[in-house]
Amino acid sequence: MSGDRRESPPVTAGGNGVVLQDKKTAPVMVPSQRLRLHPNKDHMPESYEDLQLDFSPSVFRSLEKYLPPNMLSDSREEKVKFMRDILLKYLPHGERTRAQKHGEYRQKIISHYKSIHLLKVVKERENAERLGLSEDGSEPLKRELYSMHPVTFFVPSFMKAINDNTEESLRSIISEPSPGVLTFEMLQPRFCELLVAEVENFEAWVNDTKFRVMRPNTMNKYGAVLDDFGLETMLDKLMDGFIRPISKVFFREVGGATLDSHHGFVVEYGKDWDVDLGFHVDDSEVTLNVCLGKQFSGGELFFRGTRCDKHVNTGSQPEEIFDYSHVPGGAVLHLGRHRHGVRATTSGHRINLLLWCRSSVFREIRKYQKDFSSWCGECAREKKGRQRAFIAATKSELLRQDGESVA
Ligand SMILES: O=C(O)CCC(=O)C(=O)O
Ligand SMILES: [Fe+2]
Repeated sequence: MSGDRRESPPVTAGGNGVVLQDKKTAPVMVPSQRLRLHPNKDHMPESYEDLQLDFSPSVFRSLEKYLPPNMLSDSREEKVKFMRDILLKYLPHGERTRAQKHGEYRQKIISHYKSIHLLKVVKERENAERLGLSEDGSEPLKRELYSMHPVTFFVPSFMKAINDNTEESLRSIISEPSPGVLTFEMLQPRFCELLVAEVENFEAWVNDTKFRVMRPNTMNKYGAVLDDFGLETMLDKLMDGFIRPISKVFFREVGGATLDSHHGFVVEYGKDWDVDLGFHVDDSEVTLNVCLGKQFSGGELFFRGTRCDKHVNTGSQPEEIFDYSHVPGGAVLHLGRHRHGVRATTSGHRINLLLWCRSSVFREIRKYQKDFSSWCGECAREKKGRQRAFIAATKSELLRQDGESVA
């Protein structure tokens, strides 16, 4: 799905993020009570990752256990058809058409880009052989980008913390230089290089074929949506296996344990790309932002506190003001509602991987629950203010009663 941000003011309908006004003042489904589906508990879901579908493979994986028992042994294609028909029925008409169109758009890119890309791989292999070079070039590894290979992707400290899977192990690699901004070392330099090379390859294909691609957001003129050219499955695994366990510990209040979909893309800044990025909030519960390189100066990420919709444009408290300079391979994890922006990249080329992680459960609950005091800085302050006022009023009432009883 597209990751457009809503512009504010005015708020553009249908977009997915919010651009905040200026730097100083700027700013699921709930189980039905009547119809309860019982999962087929012992059923092992199939993998849907190799299929090009208009819903994420993880949606099919998690729905499969609710299929009528007599369908569990049907072919994967039959199951997909059944689940897809139901999913499409429950999407409003406009969204259904949009989902279908986006599916077709993705399919077109993937089939064309893949064949050209693979041709290039074969050609380079042949060249390598002809020149007597070893096959240990980057191409085979580049294909490795399309499935999850933790040991080649992540630095050992990150791997160990995730494998140990305790709050203590996670805390041992994570710093929190400002409340709610988590930083840690994450990606191997080689993985960063390969992903950058793959994005460059994709951009060259876009340029050669003049294919009209959607950019990650309305705020970016450059950058590529990784989900649109085949990396969705790998990024799903990144979210499931690595970002959700961290979010479960650090961002429980926004459904960190139930992240179930994502928008994955790269952004590029420099003389020939975007220069900076305005102050905004993301359309995500939790955002992962990893610097892939290359060399650059400027481009600091600035944060200005977390806000709910109602308070998105209120001022910042001094303790909420925080600037961060990215280093290649280094990750920042924050709430999507943590207001932020990016300063101008003054020289070089800055490329970052972004994964906006969402929780359909949290989004559904948010419709009914209006108290954001646990995560909105302003709500928390108001609540504190109200508590203080209540305590003061109680005290004065007690004093008054005391006075009356004495009198
Ligand atoms: O480039 C960055 O570091 C941040 C980009 C960002 O905030 C976004 O794309 O939502
Ligand atoms: Fe952002």
